[in-house]
Amino acid sequence: MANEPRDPMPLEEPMFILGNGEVYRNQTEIKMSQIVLPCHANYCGELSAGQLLKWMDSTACLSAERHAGCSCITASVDDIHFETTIGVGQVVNITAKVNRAFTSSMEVGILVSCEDLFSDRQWKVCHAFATFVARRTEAGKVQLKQVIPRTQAEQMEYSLAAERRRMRLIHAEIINDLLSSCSSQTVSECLDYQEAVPAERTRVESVELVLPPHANHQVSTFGGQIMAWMENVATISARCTYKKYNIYKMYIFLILDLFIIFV
Ligand SMILES: CC(=O)SCCNC(=O)CCNC(=O)[C@H](O)C(C)(C)COP(=O)(O)OP(=O)(O)OC[C@H]1O[C@@H](n2cnc3c(N)ncnc32)[C@H](O)[C@@H]1OP(=O)(O)O
Repeated sequence: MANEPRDPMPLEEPMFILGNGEVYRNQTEIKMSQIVLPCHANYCGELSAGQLLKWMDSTACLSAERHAGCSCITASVDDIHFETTIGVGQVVNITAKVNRAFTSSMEVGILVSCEDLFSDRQWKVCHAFATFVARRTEAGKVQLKQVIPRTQAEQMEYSLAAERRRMRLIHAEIINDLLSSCSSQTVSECLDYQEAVPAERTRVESVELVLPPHANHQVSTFGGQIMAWMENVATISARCTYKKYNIYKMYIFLILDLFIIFV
Protein backbone atom coordinates (compact mmCIF):
# COMPACT_ATOMS: atom_id res chain seq x y z
CA MET A 1 0.00 0.00 0.00
CA ALA A 2 1.22 3.49 -0.85
CA ASN A 3 0.85 4.84 2.67
CA GLU A 4 2.72 2.00 4.36
CA PRO A 5 6.11 3.16 5.66
CA ARG A 6 8.85 1.87 3.39
CA ASP A 7 11.61 3.88 4.95
CA PRO A 8 11.13 3.91 8.74
CA MET A 9 12.99 6.68 10.56
CA PRO A 10 13.84 6.97 14.24
CA LEU A 11 11.51 9.40 16.04
CA GLU A 12 14.35 11.14 17.82
CA GLU A 13 16.93 12.72 15.57
CA PRO A 14 20.55 12.35 16.68
CA MET A 15 22.03 15.42 18.34
CA PHE A 16 25.10 16.81 16.65
CA ILE A 17 28.10 16.83 18.96
CA LEU A 18 31.07 18.48 17.33
CA GLY A 19 34.71 17.38 17.72
CA ASN A 20 35.23 19.94 20.52
CA GLY A 21 32.27 18.49 22.47
CA GLU A 22 29.99 21.41 21.61
CA VAL A 23 26.31 20.48 21.06
CA TYR A 24 25.41 22.00 17.74
CA ARG A 25 22.05 23.06 16.32
CA ASN A 26 21.73 24.63 12.88
CA GLN A 27 20.27 28.11 13.39
CA THR A 28 18.50 28.10 10.04
CA GLU A 29 16.63 24.88 10.82
CA ILE A 30 12.86 25.25 11.04
CA LYS A 31 10.51 22.43 12.01
CA MET A 32 6.80 22.41 11.45
CA SER A 33 4.30 19.70 12.35
CA GLN A 34 0.71 19.48 11.15
CA ILE A 35 -1.96 16.90 11.77
CA VAL A 36 -3.84 16.09 8.58
CA LEU A 37 -7.50 17.06 8.88
CA PRO A 38 -10.29 16.24 6.42
CA CYS A 39 -10.07 19.81 5.09
CA HIS A 40 -6.48 19.10 3.95
CA ALA A 41 -7.42 15.90 2.09
CA ASN A 42 -8.27 15.26 -1.55
CA TYR A 43 -11.19 13.22 -2.86
CA CYS A 44 -9.32 10.01 -1.91
CA GLY A 45 -9.08 11.04 1.74
CA GLU A 46 -5.31 11.55 1.53
CA LEU A 47 -3.36 14.74 2.10
CA SER A 48 -3.48 16.75 -1.13
CA ALA A 49 -0.12 17.46 -2.72
CA GLY A 50 -1.10 21.13 -3.05
CA GLN A 51 -1.64 21.47 0.71
CA LEU A 52 1.69 19.76 1.41
CA LEU A 53 3.44 22.09 -1.06
CA LYS A 54 1.96 25.08 0.79
CA TRP A 55 3.31 23.85 4.13
CA MET A 56 6.70 23.04 2.61
CA ASP A 57 6.95 26.49 1.04
CA SER A 58 6.01 28.28 4.29
CA THR A 59 8.52 26.28 6.34
CA ALA A 60 11.31 26.83 3.79
CA CYS A 61 10.52 30.55 3.59
CA LEU A 62 10.94 30.92 7.37
CA SER A 63 14.29 29.14 7.19
CA ALA A 64 15.46 31.40 4.35
CA GLU A 65 14.32 34.53 6.16
CA ARG A 66 16.00 33.45 9.39
CA HIS A 67 19.28 33.20 7.49
CA ALA A 68 18.80 36.30 5.35
CA GLY A 69 17.36 38.49 8.09
CA CYS A 70 15.05 40.03 5.52
CA SER A 71 12.07 39.23 3.35
CA CYS A 72 12.59 36.37 0.83
CA ILE A 73 10.63 34.98 -2.11
CA THR A 74 10.42 31.52 -3.70
CA ALA A 75 12.33 31.53 -6.99
CA SER A 76 12.01 27.81 -7.78
CA VAL A 77 11.44 24.35 -6.37
CA ASP A 78 13.28 21.36 -7.88
CA ASP A 79 11.61 18.09 -8.86
CA ILE A 80 9.77 16.44 -5.99
CA HIS A 81 9.03 12.72 -5.79
CA PHE A 82 6.39 11.85 -3.22
CA GLU A 83 7.27 8.36 -1.99
CA THR A 84 4.16 7.63 0.09
CA THR A 85 0.69 9.08 0.66
CA ILE A 86 -0.35 10.63 3.97
CA GLY A 87 -3.74 9.85 5.46
CA VAL A 88 -6.14 11.93 7.55
CA GLY A 89 -5.12 11.74 11.22
CA GLN A 90 -1.43 11.25 10.48
CA VAL A 91 1.14 13.88 11.34
CA VAL A 92 3.32 15.61 8.78
CA ASN A 93 6.72 16.76 10.03
CA ILE A 94 8.59 19.24 7.83
CA THR A 95 12.18 20.28 8.45
CA ALA A 96 13.85 23.00 6.37
CA LYS A 97 17.34 24.43 6.54
CA VAL A 98 19.57 26.58 4.37
CA ASN A 99 22.19 24.40 2.67
CA ARG A 100 24.11 27.20 1.03
CA ALA A 101 23.83 30.90 0.29
CA PHE A 102 25.09 32.36 -2.97
CA THR A 103 24.77 36.08 -3.70
CA SER A 104 21.12 36.97 -3.09
CA SER A 105 19.80 33.41 -3.46
CA MET A 106 20.03 30.40 -1.21
CA GLU A 107 19.19 26.73 -1.45
CA VAL A 108 16.84 25.44 1.23
CA GLY A 109 16.66 21.69 1.81
CA ILE A 110 13.22 20.44 2.88
CA LEU A 111 12.64 17.01 4.42
CA VAL A 112 9.08 15.77 4.85
CA SER A 113 8.24 12.78 7.00
CA CYS A 114 5.01 11.29 8.20
CA GLU A 115 4.30 10.08 11.70
CA ASP A 116 1.67 7.72 12.98
CA LEU A 117 1.11 8.86 16.56
CA PHE A 118 -0.50 5.63 17.67
CA SER A 119 2.15 3.26 16.35
CA ASP A 120 5.18 5.50 17.05
CA ARG A 121 6.36 5.03 13.48
CA GLN A 122 7.84 7.72 11.28
CA TRP A 123 8.82 7.47 7.62
CA LYS A 124 10.14 9.67 4.84
CA VAL A 125 7.70 11.20 2.36
CA CYS A 126 9.96 13.38 0.23
CA HIS A 127 13.07 15.50 0.12
CA ALA A 128 13.01 18.72 -1.87
CA PHE A 129 15.23 21.67 -2.67
CA ALA A 130 13.88 25.18 -3.07
CA THR A 131 15.66 28.39 -4.03
CA PHE A 132 14.71 31.53 -2.16
CA VAL A 133 15.88 35.01 -3.09
CA ALA A 134 16.25 37.92 -0.69
CA ARG A 135 14.07 40.76 -1.93
CA ARG A 136 15.97 43.66 -3.43
CA THR A 137 16.13 46.74 -1.27
CA GLU A 138 16.41 50.37 -2.38
CA ALA A 139 20.16 49.88 -2.19
CA GLY A 140 19.90 47.06 -4.78
CA LYS A 141 20.61 43.35 -4.67
CA VAL A 142 21.13 41.88 -1.21
CA GLN A 143 24.46 40.18 -0.48
CA LEU A 144 23.70 37.28 1.86
CA LYS A 145 26.06 36.12 4.57
CA GLN A 146 27.61 32.75 3.80
CA VAL A 147 26.58 29.49 5.46
CA ILE A 148 29.32 27.69 7.37
CA PRO A 149 28.69 23.92 7.26
CA ARG A 150 29.61 22.36 10.60
CA THR A 151 28.68 18.67 10.37
CA GLN A 152 29.67 16.11 7.77
CA ALA A 153 26.10 16.01 6.41
CA GLU A 154 26.04 19.81 6.12
CA GLN A 155 29.38 19.81 4.32
CA MET A 156 28.02 17.28 1.84
CA GLU A 157 24.84 19.33 1.22
CA TYR A 158 26.93 22.49 0.91
CA SER A 159 29.03 20.95 -1.88
CA LEU A 160 26.05 19.41 -3.65
CA ALA A 161 24.12 22.70 -3.47
CA ALA A 162 26.57 24.37 -5.84
CA GLU A 163 26.21 21.55 -8.35
CA ARG A 164 22.41 21.53 -8.07
CA ARG A 165 22.39 25.32 -8.61
CA ARG A 166 24.45 24.93 -11.77
CA MET A 167 22.02 22.28 -13.03
CA ARG A 168 18.86 24.26 -12.27
CA LEU A 169 20.20 27.38 -13.96
CA ILE A 170 20.93 25.48 -17.19
CA HIS A 171 17.67 23.51 -16.97
CA ALA A 172 15.60 26.22 -18.67
CA GLU A 173 18.11 26.43 -21.53
CA ILE A 174 18.03 22.64 -22.02
CA ILE A 175 14.22 22.61 -22.16
CA ASN A 176 14.22 25.45 -24.71
CA ASP A 177 16.74 23.57 -26.83
CA LEU A 178 14.66 20.39 -26.64
CA LEU A 179 11.51 22.24 -27.69
CA SER A 180 13.19 23.80 -30.68
CA SER A 181 14.89 20.59 -31.84
CA CYS A 182 12.30 17.83 -31.23
CA SER A 183 9.92 16.80 -33.98
CA SER A 184 6.27 16.31 -33.06
CA GLN A 185 4.86 12.78 -32.92
CA THR A 186 2.70 12.04 -35.95
CA VAL A 187 -1.04 11.60 -35.41
CA SER A 188 -0.90 8.03 -36.78
CA GLU A 189 1.58 7.08 -34.04
CA CYS A 190 -0.83 8.39 -31.39
CA LEU A 191 -3.74 6.49 -32.92
CA ASP A 192 -1.88 3.24 -32.20
CA TYR A 193 -2.93 3.63 -28.56
CA GLN A 194 -6.30 2.09 -27.80
CA GLU A 195 -8.91 4.35 -26.20
CA ALA A 196 -6.81 7.43 -26.83
CA VAL A 197 -8.28 10.67 -25.46
CA PRO A 198 -8.02 13.83 -27.54
CA ALA A 199 -5.47 16.12 -25.91
CA GLU A 200 -7.99 18.95 -25.97
CA ARG A 201 -10.24 16.99 -23.61
CA THR A 202 -7.54 17.06 -20.92
CA ARG A 203 -7.24 20.83 -21.10
CA VAL A 204 -8.36 22.46 -17.85
CA GLU A 205 -8.33 26.14 -17.07
CA SER A 206 -8.76 27.70 -13.69
CA VAL A 207 -9.17 31.36 -12.84
CA GLU A 208 -8.19 32.29 -9.32
CA LEU A 209 -8.84 35.56 -7.60
CA VAL A 210 -6.04 36.45 -5.21
CA LEU A 211 -7.61 37.10 -1.83
CA PRO A 212 -6.10 37.76 1.62
CA PRO A 213 -6.05 34.05 2.62
CA HIS A 214 -3.74 33.42 -0.36
CA ALA A 215 -1.19 35.99 0.76
CA ASN A 216 1.78 35.47 3.04
CA HIS A 217 3.22 37.70 5.74
CA GLN A 218 4.71 39.88 2.96
CA VAL A 219 1.14 40.45 1.65
CA SER A 220 1.94 38.80 -1.70
CA THR A 221 0.72 35.46 -3.07
CA PHE A 222 3.07 32.90 -1.67
CA GLY A 223 4.73 30.31 -3.91
CA GLY A 224 3.07 27.40 -2.11
CA GLN A 225 -0.39 28.74 -2.96
CA ILE A 226 0.50 28.98 -6.63
CA MET A 227 1.85 25.43 -6.57
CA ALA A 228 -1.38 24.29 -4.87
CA TRP A 229 -3.49 25.87 -7.64
CA MET A 230 -1.26 24.28 -10.27
CA GLU A 231 -1.54 20.87 -8.63
CA ASN A 232 -5.33 21.17 -8.48
CA VAL A 233 -5.65 21.88 -12.19
CA ALA A 234 -3.09 19.19 -13.09
CA THR A 235 -5.03 16.61 -11.04
CA ILE A 236 -8.24 17.36 -12.90
CA SER A 237 -6.44 17.30 -16.24
CA ALA A 238 -4.81 13.94 -15.47
CA ARG A 239 -8.14 12.46 -14.43
CA CYS A 240 -9.69 13.56 -17.72
CA THR A 241 -7.73 10.77 -19.41
CA TYR A 242 -9.76 8.25 -17.44
CA LYS A 243 -12.74 6.53 -19.00
CA LYS A 244 -15.27 7.63 -16.40
CA TYR A 245 -15.18 11.12 -17.75
CA ASN A 246 -18.57 12.22 -16.40
CA ILE A 247 -17.45 11.92 -12.78
CA TYR A 248 -14.60 14.30 -13.40
CA LYS A 249 -16.83 16.79 -15.18
CA MET A 250 -18.77 16.97 -11.92
CA TYR A 251 -15.55 17.57 -10.04
CA ILE A 252 -14.62 20.46 -12.31
CA PHE A 253 -18.07 21.91 -11.89
CA LEU A 254 -17.70 21.83 -8.11
CA ILE A 255 -14.49 23.75 -8.33
CA LEU A 256 -16.01 26.41 -10.55
CA ASP A 257 -18.86 26.62 -8.07
CA LEU A 258 -16.37 27.28 -5.27
CA PHE A 259 -14.81 29.98 -7.32
CA ILE A 260 -18.15 31.76 -7.65
CA ILE A 261 -18.62 31.65 -3.87
CA PHE A 262 -15.17 33.23 -3.37
CA VAL A 263 -15.97 36.10 -5.73
C1 LIG B 1 4.64 34.16 -9.18
C2 LIG B 1 4.50 34.22 -7.72
O1 LIG B 1 3.87 35.07 -7.16
S1 LIG B 1 5.25 32.94 -6.87
C3 LIG B 1 5.29 33.61 -5.30
C4 LIG B 1 6.60 33.97 -4.74
N1 LIG B 1 7.66 34.11 -5.68
C5 LIG B 1 7.85 35.25 -6.39
O2 LIG B 1 7.09 36.20 -6.33
C6 LIG B 1 9.07 35.25 -7.27
C7 LIG B 1 8.84 35.97 -8.58
N2 LIG B 1 10.08 36.05 -9.30
C8 LIG B 1 10.98 37.07 -9.12
O3 LIG B 1 10.74 38.01 -8.38
C9 LIG B 1 12.26 37.01 -9.92
O4 LIG B 1 12.10 36.17 -11.04
C10 LIG B 1 13.48 36.52 -9.06
C11 LIG B 1 13.72 37.46 -7.91
C12 LIG B 1 13.26 35.11 -8.52
C13 LIG B 1 14.73 36.49 -9.94
O5 LIG B 1 14.79 37.74 -10.55
P1 LIG B 1 15.97 38.14 -11.55
O6 LIG B 1 15.62 39.38 -12.24
O7 LIG B 1 16.33 36.93 -12.36
O8 LIG B 1 17.09 38.52 -10.54
P2 LIG B 1 18.61 38.18 -10.59
O9 LIG B 1 19.08 37.90 -11.98
O10 LIG B 1 19.30 39.24 -9.80
O11 LIG B 1 18.69 36.79 -9.80
C14 LIG B 1 18.57 36.79 -8.41
C15 LIG B 1 19.01 35.44 -7.92
O12 LIG B 1 17.99 34.49 -8.20
C16 LIG B 1 18.56 33.35 -8.82
N3 LIG B 1 17.54 32.78 -9.68
C17 LIG B 1 16.83 33.40 -10.63
N4 LIG B 1 15.97 32.53 -11.19
C18 LIG B 1 16.15 31.36 -10.58
C19 LIG B 1 15.55 30.06 -10.71
N5 LIG B 1 14.59 29.80 -11.59
N6 LIG B 1 15.98 29.07 -9.91
C20 LIG B 1 16.95 29.29 -9.00
N7 LIG B 1 17.55 30.50 -8.82
C21 LIG B 1 17.15 31.51 -9.61
C22 LIG B 1 19.75 33.88 -9.57
O13 LIG B 1 20.69 32.87 -9.84
C23 LIG B 1 20.26 34.92 -8.59
O14 LIG B 1 21.04 34.26 -7.61
P3 LIG B 1 22.32 34.99 -6.94
O15 LIG B 1 21.91 36.40 -6.57
O16 LIG B 1 22.62 34.20 -5.72
O17 LIG B 1 23.40 34.96 -7.95
